[in-house]
This record gives sequence, structure tokens and C-alpha cells, in this order.
Amino acid sequence: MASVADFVRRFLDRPGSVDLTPFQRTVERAGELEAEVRERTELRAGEVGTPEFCAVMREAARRALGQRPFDVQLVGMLAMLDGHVAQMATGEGKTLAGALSAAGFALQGKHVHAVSVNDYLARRDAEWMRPLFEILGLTVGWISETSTREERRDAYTKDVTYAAVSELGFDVLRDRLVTDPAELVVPTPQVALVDEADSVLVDEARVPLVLAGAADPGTAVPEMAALVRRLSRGYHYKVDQEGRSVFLTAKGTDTVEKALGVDLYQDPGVVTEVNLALHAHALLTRDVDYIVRDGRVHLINQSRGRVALLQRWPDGLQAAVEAKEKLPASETGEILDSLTIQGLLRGYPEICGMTGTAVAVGEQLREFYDLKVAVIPPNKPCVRADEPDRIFATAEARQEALLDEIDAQHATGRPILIGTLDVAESERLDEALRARGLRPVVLNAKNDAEEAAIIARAGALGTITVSTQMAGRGTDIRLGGRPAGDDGGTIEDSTGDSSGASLGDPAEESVGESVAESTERNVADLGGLYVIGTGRHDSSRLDDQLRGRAGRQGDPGGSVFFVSGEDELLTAYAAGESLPGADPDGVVRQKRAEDLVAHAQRVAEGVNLEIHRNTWRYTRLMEEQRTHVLELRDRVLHGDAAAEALRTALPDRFRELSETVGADVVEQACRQIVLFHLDRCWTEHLGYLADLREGIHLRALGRLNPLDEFNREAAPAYRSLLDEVEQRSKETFETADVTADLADQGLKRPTATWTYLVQDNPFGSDWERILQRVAGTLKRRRKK
Ligand SMILES: Nc1ncnc2c1ncn2[C@@H]1O[C@H](COP(=O)(O)OP(=O)(O)OP(=O)(O)O)[C@@H](O)[C@H]1O
Repeated sequence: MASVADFVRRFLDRPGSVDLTPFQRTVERAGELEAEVRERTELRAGEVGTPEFCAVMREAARRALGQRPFDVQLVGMLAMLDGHVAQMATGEGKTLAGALSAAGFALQGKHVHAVSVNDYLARRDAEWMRPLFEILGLTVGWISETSTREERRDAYTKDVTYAAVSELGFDVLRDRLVTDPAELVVPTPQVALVDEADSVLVDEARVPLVLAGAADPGTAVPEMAALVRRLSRGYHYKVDQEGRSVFLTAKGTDTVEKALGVDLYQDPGVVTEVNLALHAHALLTRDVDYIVRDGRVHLINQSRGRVALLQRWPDGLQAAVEAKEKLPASETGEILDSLTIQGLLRGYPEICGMTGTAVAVGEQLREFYDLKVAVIPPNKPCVRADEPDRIFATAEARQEALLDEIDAQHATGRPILIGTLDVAESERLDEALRARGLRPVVLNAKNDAEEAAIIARAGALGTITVSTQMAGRGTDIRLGGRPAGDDGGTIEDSTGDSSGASLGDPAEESVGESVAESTERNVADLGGLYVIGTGRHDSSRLDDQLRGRAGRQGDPGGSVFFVSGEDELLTAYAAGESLPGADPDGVVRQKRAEDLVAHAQRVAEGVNLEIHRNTWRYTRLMEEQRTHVLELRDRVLHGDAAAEALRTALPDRFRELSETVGADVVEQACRQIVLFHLDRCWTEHLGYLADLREGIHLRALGRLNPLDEFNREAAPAYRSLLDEVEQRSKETFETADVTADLADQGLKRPTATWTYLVQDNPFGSDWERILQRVAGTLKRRRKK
């Protein structure tokens, strides 16, 4: 019978979170089997999810990696095997828990795609966990951006394949162009096990992965960039409170019209160009939203603080930023196909994941993926001291207090990790600290190559590390600065001679106290790593990830955020409400100030959720159509559907050709013809949907619901696409010389293709922006 405590706990659990009791019981019983399993020479896992299975997995990890999984890691494993997102705090050993569950799926004969956050982690985790998979008789592979198609195909044949989500998506997209089944790379998706599930499944969910082809330089608009550079904010143009949209004032409209000699009202094309240039000028900031490196604009991924490789904004905006920076426009090309990360991952019949911060996005995980969160307790209780925010009236007062605090803490030798909100701020802080004679180490999107090394040292005595959000994830910070994983957890260790893996507990083997351990103890006596945030993020999860760098595995540690009333979070999301008055030292001490900061953060989170929902409403239909097109394509690629269709439609032509060139040649030609037109029409359909979405605002002005309107038009357009494919295929079949190269007869596929991610539009959806813009322009016209 469940105890009262159990009942109360379950009652208090957040709605939608998973009851761990059955998993905990299984793990308890696994504990009873441990001694017996240790004696076995051969490890057979038995039925997945049973106590014996858990005991064998634990023993496998102990033998292969020298790490005996803690009970909580086994509970996490069971939760993932049951199809949930396991929330495990930073440093709790998610890599091992994830590998154990990947192995559990693989032992059931399923292929697992372990979705990593980046190439570095995909490779590191695959190599680190390789001995575990091998001891269980399983194979493992990894994919990185530089992997060849052959290497990728090989990696996908393994039981478990580690890869960044973008690589998986790009492979799926590239497979879209294949006309011979032997060239396919990605097998049918089975299980996705997603690391940092909140970030991939929620924050990046709406990012489209794009496959483009047939080069065409982007539209450069240098004159527009030069023109808007001369406009003044507040006078010629205004930016809304949330910093998400910008619009010309009546004065600005006049100035632009005079300068360009056009009537903006008559010329929507020019309005779009001016607005894009204004966006690039007023809303996107160098070293915050992007950096310029090697003569190119590199976007910064806001939630990770690192350069978002291969990402770009929607084309017009990308070109506008390039023009703003006086750089040549980068190539654009026609979009051949695109797929959002959410669409990609929803294509897996089974999905689960792990992260340090899932509860806060529990609602989205349920809504978009039907996933529940399992909150796994820590192995050792967290003793980190999280101080309340220190709130200041002005940014200046905050800066002074921040520098004083760093100075004071550093004087004791305590290691400090300072998290800034963007690259520019990390550089300013670096300068200010140097002016005080301190020697910080800076980690930001500009030097991310050194990340692992810098972070591994961040816990060393006397170290000051200034970092953007990138420090939040992936690399272990050890007190005393021991490099991550020197107990068996780095690539170097595990790619080496794995037969040397220790069989006992690492702790049992050390004799006496090493230098590293004594430094670790010193740092612990000083209070452990001290994390300081220079401002609250617009999502509490990002704050929690930063705090989570300290206090890992029961280590001592501390964290505090320095907030100012001038921070964007407050000016954008708590506008109209002012902070209570500050004391003479500039500090705001009333409780209401804390509430206001929390309120602003909740508003920001709500705004993001709304944008996500809205984007998904529009993309869902497109992705359903895409799935359908792909099913058709598969039938054509793998079977004789094309030949059957054309034989039925044009029996005489089919017979005549079969007699002259043979049935095989005709069948192959039919396949090529239908695939060509299907791909071509899909590309055209995507272009049509993009235009439709851009134009839908005009109907919104006519008081029709834009989403209904969109759906009303997109559905018949798709039906006519299918008719069109049929029509064009018949025409080609009728007229083409099927013995010659079909490419010479107008069926030319794109010669060059490339892939990229479209950075989520930072100002809300295109249609929302355009709507605001048009409404704004019309309002101003009426006033005139
Ligand atoms: N069962 C175990 N026994 C001993 N050490 C372990 C065990 N599990 C994990 N570790 C060690 O704990 C450290 C943290 O593991 P890992 O990097 O997987 O944590 P994490 O949960 O992914 O943290 P983060 O959220 O920061 O990425 C690593 O050095 C790893 O070797």
C-alpha cells in the first residue's frame, strides 16, 4: 500500500510530471541483485525495464567505464525508456544515463538517434560511451558537419548514432533529392533521444532547416542601408517597447519619400526594403545578435551564446544586415525543401530526452510532443547557496556593485564565473575588470574553440571567467580545476586503450590525497564556485542553467544575479511599472522589486510561447503536406508507382516505348520524370506558401482570420500541385526521348545544393511584423 508520504508527494507533483515510484522500486530491487550480477562472466541484459536489466546495465557501465551508475541515473534511464523527458540537474551524469537508455532501446532492436547539441558533444559522447555499448554487444557511431556521405551512411547503420540535430535534419533533407534508392543515407526514424531537450524541442523547435539550390546572389540594398543610417530614432522612426518592431514616423516617411523620389503608399516593394533596412539598422546589434568574422555576418544563437554556424535570417533581412555592414550579399538560391526541427523530431515514432531544466517548459513539451517530464532527484542534495537578486535602479549602479563584488570575492581566491547576456557585454566587463588590475578569462562566441579548456579550468583557485550563455552547458567544471572527466570521462581517455578501463570504483583506487584533491578541498572551503549573472535572461531556464554550473554533485557553490531597472527585460516586459525607490547606495531593497523582475520574466516567457504556438499553427499544415509528398516520393522511388500511373494514363505510348527500348528503361524513365516534377512542383509550392503567408495580412485587415485564410488557400493549392505533377509528367512522357539524357530535355536538377538553418525571426513572425507595418502606415496616412 502506498504510504501517506507517497500519496502527498504525488499529489504535490506538478501536473503532468511522471510518478517515479515504480521506477524507484525497480531500481531498489536491482540493488539487491548487484552482488550476484557482479559475479557473472557474461552480461545479458534480459527484459528491458526489469530489476535484472537495471542491475546488468549498472554492471556493464562499471566494467566498461569504471563508473557505477547511481540509483538516480538508473531511474532517469527507466524514465527515458518509458518515453519521458528526464529532468536531471547539471552535473548529475546525464551523459551516462542517456547512453544507458540508448542502449536499452538498442537492445530491443531499435535504432537510436542520440540528438546532441553540437558536433563536439556528439563525438565526445559517442567515444566516451563506446566501451559501454560494446560490452553490451552494441555498435555506436557519430556524425559531424565534415562527415562524408559514406561516413554518414555508415554511422546510421550503427545501433546508436550520435549527431547534432541540424546534421540529422540536413541528411533527411538531402535524401529528398535522391533518385536512386541506393543513394539514401538516413534510415526510417525509430527513436530520438534528445539531449538538452528543452533547448532543442522548445527553444529551437521552430527553426527551419533549409535545403537550397541553384545559386543566385541575394538582393543587395546598399542605398537603403546608407539611407536609414542617416535617420534618427524617435524622430524619423520609432521602436516598440519590446524592441521587436520598428516603424517610420510621418516625418520619417516624408524624408524617405523625398530621398528616394517615390510614394511609399504606391510602392509596397520599396516599403519592404526600407523596413528591412530599418530592422537591420535599429533592431539588430553587432556583437549582440551577430558578429562579423572573416568578412561575413555570423549569427549568434541567443540561447547558447555561440555562433550559429550555417544559420541565416530570412533572405531579405540577411541581405539588409550584410548591406548595413557594407559586406557583399551572400548567396541565397531557391529553397528546394525545408523542415522545422519540430517537424523533424515529430517524425520519430518514439521520442524521449533529458535536460537540467524541463519543468518550466512542461506545458510546451506536452502540447507539441505529447511528452511528460520526470523530475529525477539529485544523487547528492544540492547545497548551492542561491542568493536573492541584487537589484539596482540604474545600470551604472549595478556595474559598480558588480565590480566591487568580483573584487571582494576574488581577493579570497574563490573561483568566479560571470555569465553575461551577450558578447558585447562580456567584452566591456573584461575591460572594466582589467582596469581594476584583474585578469579575467573571456569566453564568448568569438573564441568558442577554446571553450572546453577554459570551462574545465573555471573552477580553479583564483580564476575569474567571463562567459556568455555558452558556459551553461556541456562541459564539466570541477572544483580545483581538474580537467573534466579525468576519472575516465574524456575523449582522450576513452579513445585510447579502453581495455585499460578500471574495474573498480575510481575512489577505491586512489592512495592518499593528490595535489588536485587538496586544491579541490581549498576551493570547497572558500565556498566553491561562485556564479554571478550580470542580468536575468528572458527565460528562467537560462538563469537556472547558469546557476547550475556551481554546486554540482553536492559540491559547495553559490549564485547571484545583478539586475538593473534599465535592463531590457524590465524595460521591454514590465514597461509602465516602475521599480520601487532605491536606497542612497543605489540598491532597491523592497520585495516588490523582486516580484517585478519575476513578473517581467514570466511575461517574456509567455510572449515566446505565443510566438512558438503561432509559428507552429502555420507550419503544421505545410509539414503535413510535406509528409504526404514524401510518402508519394517514397512509393515512386522504391516501387513502380510512376510506371503504373503513366501506363494507365498513356497506355499506347507506354506499350510503344516498351517495345522499342525495353520495359526496364521505360520504368526507370517514368521514375525520373515523376520525381523531377514532384520535386519541382514542391519547390514551387513552398514559394507559393511563403508568398501566401507574407500576403495574408491584407486579409487580416479585411477582418478575416489570417490562419483560417491561410489554410483555406493552402489546402487546394496542394491538391492542384498533385494534379500539376500528373499533368507535367504526362506531357514529358509523351514528348521526351527516354533513351537520351533527360537532363538535356529540360529535366535538369539543381547542380549545387547547400543547407542552412533560418534563424528564427527575432521580431516575431513575418506576418505579424508586416501586419503592424501596414496598419501603422495606413493609420499615418489617415492622419495626414
Ligand atoms: N555514476 C558515476 N560515477 C562517477 N562519476 C560519474 C558518474 N556519472 C557521471 N559521472 C561524472 O560526473 C561528471 C558529470 O557528468 P555529465 O557531464 O554527464 O553531467 P551532465 O549531467 O551532463 O552535466 P551538464 O548538464 O553540465 O552537461 C562527469 O565527469 C562524469 O564522469
